Amino acid sequence: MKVLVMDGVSEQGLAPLRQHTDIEVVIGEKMTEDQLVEVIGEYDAMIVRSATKVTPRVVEAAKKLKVIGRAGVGVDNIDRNAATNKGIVVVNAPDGNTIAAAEHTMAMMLGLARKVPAACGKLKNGIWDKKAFLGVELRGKTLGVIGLGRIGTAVAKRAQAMEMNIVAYDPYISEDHARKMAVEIVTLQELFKRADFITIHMPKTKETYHMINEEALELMKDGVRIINCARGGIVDEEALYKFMEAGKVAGAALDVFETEPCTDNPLLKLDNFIATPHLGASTQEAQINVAVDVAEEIVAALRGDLVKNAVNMPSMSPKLLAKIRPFLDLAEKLGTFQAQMLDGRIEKVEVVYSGELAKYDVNPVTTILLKGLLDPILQENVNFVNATLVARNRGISVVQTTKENGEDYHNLITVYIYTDKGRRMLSGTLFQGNDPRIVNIDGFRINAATQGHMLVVPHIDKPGIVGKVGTVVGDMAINIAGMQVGRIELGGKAIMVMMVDNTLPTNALEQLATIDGILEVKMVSL
Ligand SMILES: NC(=O)C1=CN([C@@H]2O[C@H](COP(=O)(O)OP(=O)(O)OC[C@H]3O[C@@H](n4cnc5c(N)ncnc54)[C@H](O)[C@@H]3O)[C@@H](O)[C@H]2O)C=CC1
Ligand SMILES: O=C(O)C(=O)COP(=O)(O)O
Repeated sequence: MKVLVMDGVSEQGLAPLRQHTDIEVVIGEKMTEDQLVEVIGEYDAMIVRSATKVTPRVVEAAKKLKVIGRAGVGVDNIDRNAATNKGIVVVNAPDGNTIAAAEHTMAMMLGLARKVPAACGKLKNGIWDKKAFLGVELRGKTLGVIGLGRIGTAVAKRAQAMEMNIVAYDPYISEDHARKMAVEIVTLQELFKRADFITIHMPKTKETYHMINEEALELMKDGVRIINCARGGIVDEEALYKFMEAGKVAGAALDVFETEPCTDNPLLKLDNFIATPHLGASTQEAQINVAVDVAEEIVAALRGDLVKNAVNMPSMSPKLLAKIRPFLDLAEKLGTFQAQMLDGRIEKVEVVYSGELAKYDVNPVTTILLKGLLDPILQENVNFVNATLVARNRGISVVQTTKENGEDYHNLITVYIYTDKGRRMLSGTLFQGNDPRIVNIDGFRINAATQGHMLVVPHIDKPGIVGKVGTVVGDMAINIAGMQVGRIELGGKAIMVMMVDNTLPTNALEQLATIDGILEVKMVSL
């Protein structure tokens, strides 16, 4: 397998990849989109930082690519939709550069407060100018943190050590987190009005694009100082320039720009403006951390194992994974079983989790069930990454419910598939936590292992049917390994599940369907 490593990812951090003799690591030079399109077809995985743009054209040209790794946090340079559509996992390394980015933010803040870069520049030009560089102290000032995630939190903690008061705006974090941090959560408008320093730590999204625009700058305190070490485009650079020129903004420090590399921006001419070339994550420590993290994820993805930090499929902490792992295999089998039982176009999939399992986040279990269901039916490759999207794109509604009351089982997964021709139901459980079993088909209780070939025959409960089916199977020289019959009432509908050593040919299935009393004949292979 070949892994393309771009953007100067730390060599030291690639050790987890280099340990594997079946993985060839190719260090790529800077490439244009066309060049990347030309070579990407031969790679199974690629690793990037922020410079390489993984565009829809690049994804389209990727023939074998299974995983794209981002040695860092922001994945805005990777077209996630294109990757998801193609079933390519996108993983990042969200923890390794938090401190680096937070410390860079502190450097920017202190640099702005004491005008360090301008003073240094002047002195290097031979001018000892003490008067021009009167600064301000951080102590007692209010810092407005926009985005109180990993980096925002680390910045808040460091700023508290400088005796600053912290207010924060982040609509997605819990009050509890803010309370524990002794951070006051405020509205965005209030933050703009109260903060002496404003620092941004959120992703660039449709919602955050140009969040710092003329209207926002208007609301801010005179003499405000602004820092952006998150993403270019969150600050409207033209508006910032205008408000800095007018003297309303006393200073600004940007590590990230709307267009990068950025070398001819008018902001760069302003003395009270500090710029760094996207250096937030550029420490020796952070670069090793993120490279190791992403390399481990790439190995897991190439081996077909579950990854921890996928940004385009349900995420799973190691703790959750340990709890639900045994159910993933069962759920996939239930989906595959149903795929072979269905008639008609799928309209709705309903999955009911009951018992112990209902206490956990079961989204990944539903996703894998959808994979099992849709992959055999559809032409396209359906995997854990794109299964939910494929269902949505096909207008299949997916409903997931949990019931802590476990019926007769400690754990039970029941899947109902609604098609334009009717409804099918299937339940499975894990006996003793590790023995996967199918325990109900369309309301009939049975007990079947989730492997091998099964002839599933709904029929009317009357003498002779089992014998006739056995004869047809025997005539085909196919061995019967076992059999179960489930019925609800004597003489009513029943179901026969016959375990066979080989699949029956179509003509044998057709012959079985003509037997009086047989309602349907389905061959299921797991
Ligand atoms: N300059 C650099 O080299 C680096 C930049 N970054 C960037 O820093 C940013 C933050 O990274 P982390 O703290 O690790 O991410 P994170 O995911 O831990 O935190 C982001 C926070 O932003 C919040 N958020 C999302 N939308 C928001 C909105 N509309 N308004 C307010 N808050 C919102 C989220 O709730 C979350 O708490 C990312 O954009 C990342 O790409 C990260 C590392 C280095
Ligand atoms: O991790 C992030 O989001 C970063 O912005 C770091 O970017 P880089 O890997 O230094 O190009």
